[in-house]
Amino acid sequence: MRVLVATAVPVERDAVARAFPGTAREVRLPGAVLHRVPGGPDLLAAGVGPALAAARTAAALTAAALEDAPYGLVVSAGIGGGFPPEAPLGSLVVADEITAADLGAETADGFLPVTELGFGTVTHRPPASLVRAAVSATGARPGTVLTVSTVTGTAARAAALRIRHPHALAEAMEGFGVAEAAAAHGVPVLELRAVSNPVGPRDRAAWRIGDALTALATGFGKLAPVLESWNPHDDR
Ligand SMILES: O=C(O)c1cccc(C(=O)CC[C@H]2O[C@@H](n3cnc4c(=O)[nH]cnc43)[C@H](O)[C@@H]2O)c1
Repeated sequence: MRVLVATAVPVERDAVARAFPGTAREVRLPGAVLHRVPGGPDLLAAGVGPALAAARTAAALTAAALEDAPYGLVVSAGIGGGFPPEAPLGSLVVADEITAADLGAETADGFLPVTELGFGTVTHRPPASLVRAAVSATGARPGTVLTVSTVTGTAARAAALRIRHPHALAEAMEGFGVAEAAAAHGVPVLELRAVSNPVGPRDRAAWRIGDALTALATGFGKLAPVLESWNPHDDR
């Protein structure tokens, strides 16, 4: 099964690449540049934010489909904010739900998700068997990973998100976009986040990006055999 791993930025892509032996080869496509790992996944630095991540992931999925070599799985991977205390710095979170937390409308009575306005979806669910296997291989905690277009920077916003999403363990900016692209192609999705900062009051001194990238590389090394052996029929 072909696997596409979408990170936001090149340093995350290169952290994932460290999990695999061999040197990745660059493949230029219309709208996306892949790093193809010999015997491993295709890696894509898809950009920051859900829109660019969706656009570039869709470009890679479409190119593969047109070559009659479609991907069987898309993984959104990278660093993210963790909700304390459940998701401490340097820990890993695997999404059992990928939820767009700010896609909707603000009203005098609070936030309304876009689904309550009669449109689309706000949640994608990765295959349960894959989430279980990923958790057991990597030691990641399973929970909701929120996708936001604005990084949370106050305790009040963090608390509001946890009230609306009690199972949220992490937030990042790409998972829902990657998942929408995958869903448009009928391809399952997984999201793995390594925690670089707490979700809450903005404090740049508290970021541990290097530690999170190391955790991402180590976690992906443990995830790789799971991706190789996972059978999509396990969820049917
Ligand atoms: O300027 C800030 O206060 C700030 C705080 C955290 C992250 C950023 C970024 O610009 C990173 C965005 C990038 O990294 C992922 N990420 C990492 N931590 C978070 C977070 O707490 N909330 C949302 N996204 C986060 C994200 O997926 C982007 O790719 C700036």
